[in-house]
Amino acid sequence: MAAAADDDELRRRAAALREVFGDSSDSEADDLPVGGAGREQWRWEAVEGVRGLWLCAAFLSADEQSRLLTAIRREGWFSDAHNQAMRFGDLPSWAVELSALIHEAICFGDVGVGCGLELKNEDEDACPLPSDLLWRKPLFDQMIANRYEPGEGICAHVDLMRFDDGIAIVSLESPCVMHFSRAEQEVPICETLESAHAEPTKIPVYLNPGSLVLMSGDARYLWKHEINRKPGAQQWGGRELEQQIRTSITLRKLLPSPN
Ligand SMILES: O=C(O)CCC(=O)C(=O)O
Ligand SMILES: [Fe+2]
Repeated sequence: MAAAADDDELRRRAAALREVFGDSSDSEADDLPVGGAGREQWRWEAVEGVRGLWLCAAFLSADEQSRLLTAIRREGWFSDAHNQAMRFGDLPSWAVELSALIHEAICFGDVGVGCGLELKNEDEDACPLPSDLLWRKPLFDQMIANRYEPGEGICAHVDLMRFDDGIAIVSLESPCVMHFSRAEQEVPICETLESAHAEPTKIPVYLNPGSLVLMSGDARYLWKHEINRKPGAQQWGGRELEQQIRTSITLRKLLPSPN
């Protein structure tokens, strides 16, 4: 009985996987990862200035993005005025496969140098996710899907403490700029007057469709993140980004409840 149930589960997962990320068995390169994007495209960049913040810009191919969007649309979450859906515990099979692909990208992606940081292999910060988080089971068991109309974003926040360290955000559709700012900016007394009028430092990160962001350690606990899509606020490369609908999938791990 248990073996039959396991077989069913495996078949169900394989079908979901083919539907969302394609069938690697039809491809010429059978040794490519399940996602089919090709490991060579997975390149991790450490965001300078925010420890624990990593970006994999080419995480999903254009085809994978459209399959993922189709799977999200099929859930029917965003009909009516709804723009957010949350799942706890059992995630949809496509989100389980997305988590597996994130794990694979962390394990097999290239960790870049030349992004302003000198990274060495032995440096514990040279991995996009610390190994205790990378190997926890499950990697993620909570998901939020957000759909933003042009002009809509999310205000500066640190994710709730009920979630463990190690948070992933996959971006789809419209690109945007996410800003990171220190959660508490310690100002020495002698500088208080001078800095009273100073703008807090904000570090911009460009999130193209198909990109994956990972936040752990300082990036998760000591920095706030926000997306301000008010007119004029989405500047990148000296010009304002054209806004369309943006969809994002945030994956996190719930901490055990205290009682
Ligand atoms: O939509 C995004 O990219 C970010 C979402 C987010 O920060 C959150 O749901 O906590
Ligand atoms: Fe967040």
